[in-house]
Amino acid sequence: QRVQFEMWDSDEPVPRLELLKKVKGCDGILCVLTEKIDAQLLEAAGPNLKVVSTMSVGFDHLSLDELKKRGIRVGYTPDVLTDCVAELTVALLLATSRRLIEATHEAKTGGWGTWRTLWLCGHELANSTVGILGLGRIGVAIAERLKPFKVKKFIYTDVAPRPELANMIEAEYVSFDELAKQSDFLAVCCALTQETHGICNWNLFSKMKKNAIFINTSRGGVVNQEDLYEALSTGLIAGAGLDVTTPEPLPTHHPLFTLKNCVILPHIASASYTTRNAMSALAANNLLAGLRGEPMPKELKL
Ligand SMILES: O=C(O)[C@H](O)CO
Repeated sequence: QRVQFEMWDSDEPVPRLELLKKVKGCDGILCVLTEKIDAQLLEAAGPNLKVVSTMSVGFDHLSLDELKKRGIRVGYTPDVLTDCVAELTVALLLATSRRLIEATHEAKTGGWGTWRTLWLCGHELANSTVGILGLGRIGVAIAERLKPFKVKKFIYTDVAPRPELANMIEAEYVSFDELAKQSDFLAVCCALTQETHGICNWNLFSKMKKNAIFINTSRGGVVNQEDLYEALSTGLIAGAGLDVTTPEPLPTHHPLFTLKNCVILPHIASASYTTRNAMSALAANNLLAGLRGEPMPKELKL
C-alpha cells in the first residue's frame, strides 16, 4: 500500500494557519513538539484522520482527550532517546555544579588571575544524595550514569512507588517534601501534566538545601520560573541547569539569563545524530503502522 505524503521541508515550525490548511483530509500526521495537536487542528483535519505520530517522548503538545474522543491513535518515541537525554542531563548537572560556563567565561575574558583557594568552587557528586522527581526510564538512566561518581544515595518521588525501576538503581521512595529536603542534586524527570504543572515552585525551593543543584530536562512547564529566579538570586539554592523553559525559545532578556548560577540550554537533550535518526525512523514506523491499522512499535495508550 502506497502512502502519499507532503513534507514540511524546513527546520522552522509550520506556520499554524498553513498547517491548519494542509492537514485537511489527511489520514495521518507526523509532528514534532512545536505543533499543538488540539481540537482546532483535529477539526481542520477532518474525519479521515486516524493517526498522529509525534517525534518526541513528551506528549504535552497533544490534546489526548480530543484524540481519544475521535478514536485517533497516537505514536511517540520513548526508549530510543533515553541514553542521549540521560547523557545530556549528566553533562548539564556537572556544568552547573562545577560552574563550567562561568569558568570558561572567566578564562576567556581576563577574570583568570592567580590560583585562588575558593575561586569558582562548586559542589561535588561524591557522597551526595541525588533526588529524582518522576522516576521513569530516563531517571533510571541518569542514576546509572551518576552512580560511578560515588553518589551516596538515590531517592525519588512519584505518584506511587515504582519498585521495579527503583530496584535497578537502589533508590528509596520518599515524599515530595523529603525529596526537597534531602537532595543535594534534584533532577526533574517527570512528564508535564495537569498534576505536574508548576510543581517546582516556592514550596519546593524553600525546602531545598542551600547547596542544592536543580536540574530540569523534562519540560519548562513543571517549573515556576519566577520562584526559581527568586530562589537562585537570593542564594536559597546553589544553582540550576535547565534544558527546557517556558516559553521556548526563552527571550534573551529573560531574568534567568542574568544569573551566573543558572545554566540554560536550548532544549537539546535528545540532540545527537544517532538519536534524532532513531526518533525519526520510529515516528515514521509508528505512522505507517497506524495507517495500516497494525500495532505500532510505540503506541501511547489513551
Ligand atoms: O519529548 C521529547 O522527545 C524531547 O523533549 C525532545 O526530544
